Amino acid sequence: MKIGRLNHVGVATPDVEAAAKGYADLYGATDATPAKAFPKLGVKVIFVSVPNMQIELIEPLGEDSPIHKFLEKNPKGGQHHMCFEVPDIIEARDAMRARGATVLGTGEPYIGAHGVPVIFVHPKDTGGVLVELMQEPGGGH
Ligand SMILES: CC[C@@H](C(=O)O)C(=O)SCCNC(=O)CCNC(=O)[C@H](O)C(C)(C)COP(=O)(O)OP(=O)(O)OC[C@H]1O[C@@H](n2cnc3c(N)ncnc32)[C@H](O)[C@@H]1OP(=O)(O)O
Ligand SMILES: [Co+2]
Repeated sequence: MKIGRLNHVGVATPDVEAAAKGYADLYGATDATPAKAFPKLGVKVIFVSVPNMQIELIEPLGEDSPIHKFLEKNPKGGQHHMCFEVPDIIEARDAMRARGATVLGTGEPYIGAHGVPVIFVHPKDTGGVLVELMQEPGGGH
């Protein structure tokens, strides 16, 4: 298993609308998606597109959100994760484990913001950077 293209960089922020306005005003990134809540994942998200990938602006929904704790440590927000595409998420999950990485949670992939299955790999395995692996659209067996 080899990772594919960078799909998005996740950026935690206390206010996704304000963050999207910042990317529009400062960098001319005016094609932000409408904010969408994912209650089961504990996040509200806006995507801002750049030519070769997306920036995923993430705001916590509730105190159980994985973003809540991150913002307690980084109140103004910050870079939260990188997401790479993989052809098959189960194959990727099993390869991560076989190579000694820590797949977060139960390891059971769940549907992410792009409507395809995702898993997360612990930041300690990649120099302190949280990695999301996402099955490429149309991928899987
Ligand atoms: C919209 C859906 C989806 C998509 O489709 O794109 C998303 O992207 S949702 C994004 C939010 N979801 C997740 O992050 C899920 C996976 N995350 C987790 O399971 C946890 O957040 C975590 C990474 C395991 C951390 O949780 P926890 O152990 O409870 O937090 P601590 O604060 O105790 O941290 C332990 C340790 O890890 C460091 N840490 C925490 N978060 C990050 C991070 N984003 N990047 C780098 N390092 C991180 C934290 O600093 C602690 O380090 P030490 O102090 O050195 O122990
Ligand atoms: Co993500």
